[in-house]
Amino acid sequence: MAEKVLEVAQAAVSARGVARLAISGGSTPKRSFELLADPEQGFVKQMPWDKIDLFWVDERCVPPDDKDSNYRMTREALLSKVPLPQERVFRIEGELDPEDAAARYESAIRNRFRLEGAELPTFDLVALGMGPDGHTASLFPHTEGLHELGRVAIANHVPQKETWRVTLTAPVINQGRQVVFLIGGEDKAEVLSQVLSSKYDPETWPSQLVQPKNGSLLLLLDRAAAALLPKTDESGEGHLEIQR
Ligand SMILES: O=C1O[C@H](COP(=O)(O)O)[C@@H](O)[C@H](O)[C@H]1O
Repeated sequence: MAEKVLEVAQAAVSARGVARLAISGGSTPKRSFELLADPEQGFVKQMPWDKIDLFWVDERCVPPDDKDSNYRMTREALLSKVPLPQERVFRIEGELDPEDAAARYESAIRNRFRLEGAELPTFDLVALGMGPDGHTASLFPHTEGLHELGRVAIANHVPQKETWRVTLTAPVINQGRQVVFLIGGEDKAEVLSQVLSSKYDPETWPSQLVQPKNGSLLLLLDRAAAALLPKTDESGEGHLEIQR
């Protein structure tokens, strides 16, 4: 994943002078962030930090210092260690009322991308995870947010978790140039197999909503997560790239 972030960032900066990345939280991407921040891996020197705008795909409705905050995980694993200018970090304010946080986040994105009217942003990279229930971003099964078509960011009530989340919407995810699922661990094997093989039913499997309009979709899987899939290579782990 760290390699993909570097590749996308460099290509976007060459093409447009800026790389706009939207990242996920949870536990899976933490290792990739640590690799990006590790001077011995070489990414710190190669990443065009001063030309990266960093956004989040979603956030839990907690303050930025809370142990569940996606921002906090990223700050600890990555942002505290790399020279990404603070003014280029666009966190979701999970400490606010969820509707206010979503409106402020949408407005920040609209301003930064200089969007007009109903235009949606095109992120260079949308890095997603997949929960064991098939959710991605904070688009959970049988929640209203699955149906949003017009807005960039929404507050999504998640009754099964008795909580609210703030999330980018499916149309924004699908507008991405490179959309990547990073999925690891044996607890993801069953859901991954269901998402890929079940008939289209995003109410049950929200991850099925992810179908980039013009961009590429890449699945980065470890061996445990890929265990129930037809083998994609001899090692049983690796890439499954769908070019569109
Ligand atoms: O709650 C969330 O879960 C998903 C999946 O997280 P993982 O730790 O199971 O990979 C994550 O993509 C999302 O950003 C996060 O808010």
